[in-house]
Amino acid sequence: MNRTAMRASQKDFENSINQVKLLKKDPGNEVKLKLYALYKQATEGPCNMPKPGVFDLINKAKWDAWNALGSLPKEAARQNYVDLVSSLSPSLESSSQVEPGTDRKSTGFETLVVTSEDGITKIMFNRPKKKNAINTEMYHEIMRALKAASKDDSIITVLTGNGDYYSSGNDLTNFTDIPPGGVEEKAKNNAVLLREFVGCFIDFPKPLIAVVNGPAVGISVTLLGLFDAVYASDRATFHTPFSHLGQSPEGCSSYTFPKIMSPAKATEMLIFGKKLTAGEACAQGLVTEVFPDSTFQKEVWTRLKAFAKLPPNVLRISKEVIRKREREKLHAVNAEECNVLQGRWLSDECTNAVVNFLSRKSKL
Ligand SMILES: CCCCC/C=C/C(=O)SCCNC(=O)CCNC(=O)[C@H](O)C(C)(C)COP(=O)(O)OP(=O)(O)OC[C@H]1O[C@@H](n2cnc3c(N)ncnc32)[C@H](O)[C@@H]1OP(=O)(O)O
Repeated sequence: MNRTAMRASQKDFENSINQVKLLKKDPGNEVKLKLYALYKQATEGPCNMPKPGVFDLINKAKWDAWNALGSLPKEAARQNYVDLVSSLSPSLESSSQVEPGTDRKSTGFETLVVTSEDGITKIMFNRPKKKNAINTEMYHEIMRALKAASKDDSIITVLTGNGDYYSSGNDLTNFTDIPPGGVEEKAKNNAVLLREFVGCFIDFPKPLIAVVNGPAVGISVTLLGLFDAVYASDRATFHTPFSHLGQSPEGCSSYTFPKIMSPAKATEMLIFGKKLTAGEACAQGLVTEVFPDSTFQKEVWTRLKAFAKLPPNVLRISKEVIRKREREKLHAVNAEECNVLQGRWLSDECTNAVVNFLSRKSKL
């Protein structure tokens, strides 16, 4: 075939641009970067932007991808773009299908499944393919779900995870979409978000129970100190690798963990990143009870349904009696932890750890 005949027309190119907008299934960062680079090359020619700073992760990755195309002619870039989009067609076709157990919404939430039955509101993290990592949207949705649960007619509220993980903690890609104000603004926004998020757990008025179905990491562990009961499968592990990430403790754990488990045991977890088994976490008081994974769901939900039959007012009143002595202190601790973290997020230690994870040079 004659090469000119193979070249994509401007119309083909525009159609492909529109098709990309219809993609509902995320094609992944690598493909998105290729699409970005080919689009820029096809419309503007070789990379003409100043190189972004090393901490500006997203713009740096975009710049690298575009710059890597060198002097590729605009027509060739246009053709490559059209070819790449057409290779994504299976994900276009399947984009309208909701697969069970994936990151699709089922109850008005994109990242959670929230149900209310038998006096129990269940908030289930629902990004199993990402090990239920908590992205910015999920932080907001959890707060929305907690606020709704505090006012609905349920007696107790349960947090749990869909899939093999309870949660792998903060989604590390949260650090990559840098706003116009740069990394300082990003760190400030994250600190504001974190403070509000943890505040919702401090102030939650009904009994709050964690059903820890599998491994828990980072903020999904530290928050457990603010729950009223924590039931864990014997498959669960509890890991706070903050130092490995150049980060400091949050979720009020700098206050709750030493109280719950002794200062020395808290140090092993929060500073040295020791991962606990469910049995160890139970022995140290972080977990209320551990169940064999084979009977975990049945045993725990039977127990929770019995709790939900208790007189509702006294549950709230008793929780308030326990929490009110600590509330002011917890808010002060939360504010201080967020302040310290805001600084850590700007450190080389943290930036390098996040870059290493995102470029898959390291894992926990
Ligand atoms: C804004 C408020 C900030 C609050 C401060 C909070 C701090 C924290 O929570 S610190 C803890 C952060 N979490 C981590 O460092 C965990 C990082 N993840 C891992 O080390 C591993 O993914 C793993 C040990 C959790 C699981 O390993 P493995 O079983 O080998 O599975 P994969 O690594 O292949 O994971 C599947 C898929 O999920 C993505 N993913 C998992 N966890 C995270 C995460 N925390 N952030 C972003 N992405 C995560 C992982 O990248 C894989 O994605 P694909 O490659 O696209 O399949």
